[in-house]
Amino acid sequence: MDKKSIRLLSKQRLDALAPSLREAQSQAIVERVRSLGFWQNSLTVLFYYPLRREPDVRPLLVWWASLPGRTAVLPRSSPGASSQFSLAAVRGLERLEVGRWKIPEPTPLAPSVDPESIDAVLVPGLAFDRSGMRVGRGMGWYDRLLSFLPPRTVRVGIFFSVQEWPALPKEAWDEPLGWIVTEKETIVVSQS
Ligand SMILES: Nc1nc2c(c(=O)[nH]1)N(C=O)[C@@H](CNc1ccc(C(=O)N[C@@H](CCC(=O)O)C(=O)O)cc1)CN2
Ligand SMILES: Nc1ncnc2c1ncn2[C@@H]1O[C@H](COP(=O)(O)OP(=O)(O)OP(=O)(O)O)[C@@H](O)[C@H]1O
Repeated sequence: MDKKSIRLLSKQRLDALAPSLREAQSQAIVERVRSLGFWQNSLTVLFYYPLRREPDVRPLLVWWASLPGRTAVLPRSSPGASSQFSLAAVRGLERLEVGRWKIPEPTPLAPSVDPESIDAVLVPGLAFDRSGMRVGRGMGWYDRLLSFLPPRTVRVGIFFSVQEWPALPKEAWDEPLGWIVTEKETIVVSQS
């Protein structure tokens, strides 16, 4: 199946989740991610600000930002091309401002963060498979972001289990995930 159909079907499955179920699954995902070992080896973690259909990882961001010596990071869009972005440290969910795509993001005053310093990244998407492949919103935005991070960065895909596909098409630029967390399970794709 082509990526466009995969995106469409995944969105339909997500929209079919009752809000209370989505909320419960989102909380289960958060607790599962929080229990993973990579946090112990991390100082700087890149989060995402959830869109409507994505697991709500905001509690993890707030938790991480509150820990001494740890840095929570969010992407910040640039005024230029839509593919342009920078990374910036945030102290929590306050003082974010709505940027491109109406997603809350760090203000221009938030300190920039070097991609090289990112120890782990939480990655959303529309579909995943067990080999660590994912399909996003078709902008190549996350593939590009992941290509800027060092190989050592732990890449954790965050998905509802209804987003699983048997095998997704793999393209040259696709950046595989090391871990996948759903409300049901934690999948280890590779030890990295
Ligand atoms: N959390 C998150 N941030 C991200 C991405 C993402 O997939 N997830 N992106 C990865 O590419 C980029 C933004 N890409 C986007 C592409 C499409 C829409 C969009 O269609 N928005 C709909 C509402 C969709 C929804 O809430 O589910 C709209 O504006 O109507 C939004 C962002 C950068 N930041
Ligand atoms: N590292 C990259 N640098 C530049 N362009 C890229 C990169 N990765 C992907 N692209 C371009 O982005 C477009 C969309 O790619 P693809 O369909 O794989 O996106 P996606 O996985 O759905 O989205 P995303 O990566 O945002 O989650 C492709 O046409 C591809 O050429």
